[in-house]
Amino acid sequence: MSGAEAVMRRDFAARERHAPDEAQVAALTGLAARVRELTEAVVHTDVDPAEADAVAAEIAALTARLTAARREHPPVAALGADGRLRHLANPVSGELNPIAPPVLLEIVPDGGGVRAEFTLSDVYEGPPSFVHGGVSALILDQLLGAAAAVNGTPGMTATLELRYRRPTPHGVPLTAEAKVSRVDGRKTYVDAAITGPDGKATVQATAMFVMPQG
Ligand SMILES: CCCCCCCCCCCCCC(=O)SCCNC(=O)CCNC(=O)[C@H](O)C(C)(C)COP(=O)(O)OP(=O)(O)OC[C@H]1O[C@@H](n2cnc3c(N)ncnc32)[C@H](O)[C@@H]1OP(=O)(O)O
Repeated sequence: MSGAEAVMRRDFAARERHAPDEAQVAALTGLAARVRELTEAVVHTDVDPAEADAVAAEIAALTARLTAARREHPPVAALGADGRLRHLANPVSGELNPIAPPVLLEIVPDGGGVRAEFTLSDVYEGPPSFVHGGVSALILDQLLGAAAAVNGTPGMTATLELRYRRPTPHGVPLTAEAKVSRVDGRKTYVDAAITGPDGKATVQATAMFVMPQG
């Protein structure tokens, strides 16, 4: 077993013991949603420096209240009612993670991979009016990895190739889909794309996932 694999196994085992129950998940999901609104407000606010300082002091007090009961690690995953793994703190799909939009994935039946419908606010803006290319890459990596996992052939992202065909707009409904194209031993090849409201792909991606040895 490699050193990296040993670390991952140890961490996963430790974090599973701290899986939050459904009532806590529901409350923390609401908390994360309010923090997303806060982030949006911070990015757009035009308050004067004194008001910004006052709000910062109140937020520091709220942070201290949350830190009073602090987990050693974020929760990694929990089993949903449908028996599927939910990545609660994942930076793309995690409903408990305020930096996640969140992009919630659904499994497409009959081996169709995974898909998601989502809207990105201008908090994720790169070029004016458009989504940051790194954010698109983050979202696609998640979908590609989930498609590999749902196929029963999960792995670590070994390669990720992106083609930015046209700018991805924010503030409008987007669709992303990913599907396994080929499995070769420990390697799984997956294709994905983000599509705009006009039905045209804005970003296309191909990736190879490798299941670590052992
Ligand atoms: C509803 C949804 C459910 C959700 C479920 C979960 C969703 C989760 C979504 C999460 C999504 C986010 C996911 C993330 O963020 S994963 C985080 C980002 N990725 C990493 O950090 C990966 C770091 N790298 C590694 O850990 C190792 O290098 C890996 C595991 C990749 C391979 O180390 P290992 O020691 O095992 O490999 P090997 O040397 O025996 O080689 C094996 C074969 O592979 C070929 N090879 C290897 N690397 C490369 C490369 N870079 N390009 C081309 N080829 C490569 C190699 O030539 C050989 O081929 P062959 O000679 O046999 O032909």
